[in-house]
Amino acid sequence: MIRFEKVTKSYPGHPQPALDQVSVEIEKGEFVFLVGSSGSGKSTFLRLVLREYRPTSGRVYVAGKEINRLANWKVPKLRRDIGAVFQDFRLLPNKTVSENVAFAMQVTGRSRQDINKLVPETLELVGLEGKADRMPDELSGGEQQRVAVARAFVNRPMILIADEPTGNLDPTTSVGIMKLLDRINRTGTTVVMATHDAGIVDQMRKRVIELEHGRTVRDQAQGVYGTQS
Ligand SMILES: Nc1ncnc2c1ncn2[C@@H]1O[C@H](COP(=O)(O)OP(=O)(O)OP(=O)(O)O)[C@@H](O)[C@H]1O
Repeated sequence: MIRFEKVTKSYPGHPQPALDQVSVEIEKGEFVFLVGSSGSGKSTFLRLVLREYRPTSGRVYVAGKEINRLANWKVPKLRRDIGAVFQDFRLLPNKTVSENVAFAMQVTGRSRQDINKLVPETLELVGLEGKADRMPDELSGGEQQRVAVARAFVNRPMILIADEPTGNLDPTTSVGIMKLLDRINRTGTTVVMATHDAGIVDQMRKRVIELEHGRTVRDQAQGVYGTQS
């Protein structure tokens, strides 16, 4: 589903590449944690999957297509197939919960009928039935992140990218979000999540890919956050 072939990404003005010759393959339906200290290249990895950046060298494939070679007009379709959730939720502050979720469908040109059916269904899936008409600032952090997950999942993407989705949440709320991501993964969606949350990684026992200075230093099935010393 996602394949990196010797991917290097350098940012202008930085001699050290953010990703350095990374080769990784993630199969359809996998759940993968990306771990590594701050600056190790996790967000860069995720942004390359979204084609927010292009690799300096090497190739990134998503669903069999080399996305660097994708025509610009095909990029919106790629992004439709990939849902994304971030640490800071990124909701539209002056739209209600259901409008935030509906918006992700409107921009992809979905019919009013589909929107009317799928938005409430997805809000129920994330446990927000009854909060459809609230504004984001009337919700707790955990609820806001649930809205963001609903928005990322409402188009039923092949891949869900999550960049520190529990970074702003307390441990109990984080567990709730993880249960949700696990449920989404069980529907067949490939999930790739960057995190610093050792407790969650150790509890979930999924594949763990560790980056250090832009290189993969560990790729472990049913892994833990850090190698025991
Ligand atoms: N837009 C950018 N321009 C220049 N340098 C960048 C940019 N984004 C990231 N970098 C650099 O690339 C390296 C990798 O950063 P990246 O954000 O991918 O790491 P990360 O593992 O996600 O870190 P964190 O855990 O702090 O989010 C860092 O040295 C960072 O300073």
